[in-house]
Amino acid sequence: MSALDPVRIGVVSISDRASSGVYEDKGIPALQDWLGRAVKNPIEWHTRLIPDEQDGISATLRELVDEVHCHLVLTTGGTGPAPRDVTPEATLAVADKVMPGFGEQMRQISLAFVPTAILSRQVAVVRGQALIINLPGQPKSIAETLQGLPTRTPPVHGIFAAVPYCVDLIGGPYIETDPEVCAAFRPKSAQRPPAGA
Ligand SMILES: Nc1ncnc2c1ncn2[C@@H]1O[C@H](COP(=O)(O)OP(=O)(O)OP(=O)(O)O)[C@@H](O)[C@H]1O
Ligand SMILES: Nc1nc2c(c(=O)[nH]1)N[C@H]1C(S)=C(S)[C@@H](COP(=O)(O)O)O[C@H]1N2
Repeated sequence: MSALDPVRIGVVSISDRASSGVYEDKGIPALQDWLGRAVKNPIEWHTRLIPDEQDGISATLRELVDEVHCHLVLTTGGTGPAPRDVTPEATLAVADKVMPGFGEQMRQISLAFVPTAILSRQVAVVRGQALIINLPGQPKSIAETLQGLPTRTPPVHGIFAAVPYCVDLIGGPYIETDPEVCAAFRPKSAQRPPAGA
């Protein structure tokens, strides 16, 4: 049995076309693939595939945090400037605290991949004891923004490195990561010996 705390993760794919069956959703599998490789804790998944409707997105986020008690919720899609892109508004509507550094850093990272990085209005917020993070809709953008390009000179740090300590600070489980995928950063005073050591 793992000595690591279980972590409840909500993954929400927001796409009119994927949710209505026009194309197959690749957002949820891409999120589960990357997080499953990065996070060493046992994960309890809660997945949702929904259209770009602001009230429905906010309701899904509230449900995942307030009723399911997710520690972390990642969304993909609906962050751009198009009329139906409303994920940031829906996320800000459920915020207790806005965490601007995540959006700023993700746009910066994404510039290493696409010149259109600045078109994403993605945000991150804290609601209760959960961290909610928006990612763009392109499935490849999930690994790009979470992982960055750590082996490049100079390295481009992905945002997930800061997620475990943020979850500590809001009262969630102690998340350990696989450093081969993403090395979590915590101040020395907040570090625990690795589970099983
Ligand atoms: N959930 C998804 N599954 C698979 N591919 C996706 C998904 N979301 C976006 N994409 C791909 O990324 C491209 C850019 O995303 P775009 O911003 O147009 O979609 P969206 O606003 O997230 O979804 P939609 O327009 O269906 O509501 C899409 O044309 C599609 O190829
Ligand atoms: N890392 C990364 N960021 C990215 C992209 C990408 O392919 N990779 N696509 C950009 C594009 S083209 C758009 S329009 C915006 C918003 O995408 P969304 O509306 O699908 O969320 O994200 C941007 N950020």
